[in-house]
Amino acid sequence: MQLENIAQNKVHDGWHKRYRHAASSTQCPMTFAIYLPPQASKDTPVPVVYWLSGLTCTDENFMQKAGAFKRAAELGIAIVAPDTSPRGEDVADDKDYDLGQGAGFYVNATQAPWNKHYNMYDYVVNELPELIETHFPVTQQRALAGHSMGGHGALVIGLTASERYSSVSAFSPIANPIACPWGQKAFSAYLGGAEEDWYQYDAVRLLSRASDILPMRIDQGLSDPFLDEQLGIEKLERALAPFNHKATVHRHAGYDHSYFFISSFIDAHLTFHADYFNR
Ligand SMILES: N[C@@H](CCC(=O)N[C@@H](CSC=O)C(=O)NCC(=O)O)C(=O)O
Repeated sequence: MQLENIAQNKVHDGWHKRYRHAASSTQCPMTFAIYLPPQASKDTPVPVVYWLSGLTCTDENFMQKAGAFKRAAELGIAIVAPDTSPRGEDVADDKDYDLGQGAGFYVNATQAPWNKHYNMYDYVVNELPELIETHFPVTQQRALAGHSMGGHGALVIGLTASERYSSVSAFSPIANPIACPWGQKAFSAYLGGAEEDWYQYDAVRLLSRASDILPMRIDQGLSDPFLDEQLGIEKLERALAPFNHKATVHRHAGYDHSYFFISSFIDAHLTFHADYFNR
């Protein structure tokens, strides 16, 4: 598969690089960014944290705003940030920021017109890691992290494809999308009107049927304007209760939903994932 390098920047002795490639799961060109720490070489491949971004984001928001490179370089961890949806003139879209391009919700859509390109679950779980592991000096050790819609993606993928990852973390995740406006709007469009078809993409629902989970870390700002209506953090904490030896929820007074919050705690998330890579 052809990878087109579209940007590169040296940072903290490693490299941030952006690539475009033709993706079979989404049937369109996709863009992703990768940070390769200074340790990464053919002789010393490094593990990878996959970062899943939130609504309206591309591969660039996290890389430019999270301030993750210094700690990733110290720990010898690569970070891969995919786009949040398929994109292009031929790709279905919506006028609202919370549906269509920039709002893929990490599902495989079943409903027209979305089902032609919106297969972000397959892209993130299968196609992208295969590409990364073929073209870059990385191991098959993988972790998931994400924010808001991407926190939802990280939790759901960590619960449904757990054998592929060693740990999961999320900032301000949409934890119970079947019960909030963002999730209900997206799932009705992408998956249709039958609520049973949504359950496979709802972290709280998946946890209610789980017998074991990956190690998880969740961080939530208490001045987040989306906390009450969209995120469902209390329901998530209740659903995690049977697994409280494996999952921690950290609440932070004064922090909002933005990358200011993410940049304040990203080091702790990377350190958390490094701990499980090293076991
Ligand atoms: N109305 C806002 C909503 C967009 C927003 O807040 N996006 C967040 C993720 S929200 C859940 O997935 C985000 O990460 N934005 C990008 C950023 O760089 O901050 C709007 O349209 O701005």
